[in-house]
Amino acid sequence: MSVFTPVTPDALDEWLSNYAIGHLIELRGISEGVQNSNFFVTTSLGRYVLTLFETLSHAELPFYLHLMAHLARHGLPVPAPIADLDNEYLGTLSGKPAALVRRLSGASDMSPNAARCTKVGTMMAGLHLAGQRFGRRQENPRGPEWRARTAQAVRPYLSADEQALLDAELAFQASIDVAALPSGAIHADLFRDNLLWDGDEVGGVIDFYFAGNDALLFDLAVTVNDWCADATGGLDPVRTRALLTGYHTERPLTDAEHAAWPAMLRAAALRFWLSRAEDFHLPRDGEMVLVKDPNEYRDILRQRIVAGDTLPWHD
Ligand SMILES: Nc1ncnc2c1ncn2[C@@H]1O[C@H](COP(=O)(O)OP(=O)(O)O)[C@@H](O)[C@H]1O
Ligand SMILES: N[C@@H](CCOP(=O)(O)O)C(=O)O
Repeated sequence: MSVFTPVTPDALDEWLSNYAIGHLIELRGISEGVQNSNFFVTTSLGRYVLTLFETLSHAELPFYLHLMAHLARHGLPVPAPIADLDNEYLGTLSGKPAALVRRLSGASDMSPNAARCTKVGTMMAGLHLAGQRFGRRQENPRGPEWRARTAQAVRPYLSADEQALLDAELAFQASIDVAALPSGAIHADLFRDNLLWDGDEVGGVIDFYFAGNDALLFDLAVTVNDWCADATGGLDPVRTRALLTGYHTERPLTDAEHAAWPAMLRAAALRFWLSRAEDFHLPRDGEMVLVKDPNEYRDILRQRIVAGDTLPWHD
């Protein structure tokens, strides 16, 4: 159960007195999620999600909360943060930075079909178009500096084969001119479990807490690696084309992006291999309960290297 910091109904009800959303009816911990403590909150006015941030500080959070508010204002299915009576999105509860967002309808689909992949591509293009007009900026917190630091930290725990793969991939990624690609605010973690389906419509995209500025194609690669992988980690060509075509129809991909596609898929695989390896080998006390399998992304990286330029692209 991923509730790391408890909240009592009395403390929450008191906290809600500085909001305009009524009084507390129900408080329920959410078991999914690996980063924060999340709760479903029902008040006399509506349904919300309360997040207590376990690692991000007060200073770091405004970027994410304002990005969500910006995207919601642009009509995207993103949980709008709720401002308190002092007009602040961020407060403190149980000693942790805390925020309320709207609860969105729907459930994740871990076996999406091609039609759903097209919708995800369409929606991601909308996130990128609106995100490029977002006034604040921060570097991708899981960008090149983090990658180098984390690679160094996990390297001693890897086998000789894995170390060779890691070293070669870091050198390859350092040779890629990412700055030449269109960039903007990206979600950076749009896995299947971070999108809720309401019928066949996108009910919402959640979990913006890895967002930052980076190549838009990197975001697309993170998403394709998760949404379009087959059982062996290879890319299913039908779902991959569907997702990319949904995206390309709304934000046409450039020749430079086409050329960088295999490298971005590799960069995205490396990013999740490293974060999972760090969570697995270097767990922080009491922080991570659900640790995902690092080898899945090591093998996806290997697959993308072997596939090279034969990787599917949009129609
Ligand atoms: N705005 C929301 N609307 C509906 N459900 C949500 C919302 N935010 C989070 N959830 C639910 O909470 C779960 C955990 O949220 P997530 O953001 O993935 O947590 P974490 O940041 O800890 O990884 C999700 O799988 C989803 O079921
Ligand atoms: N999507 C990441 C883990 C991040 O977890 P989330 O629950 O915050 O999305 C992975 O699969 O490694």
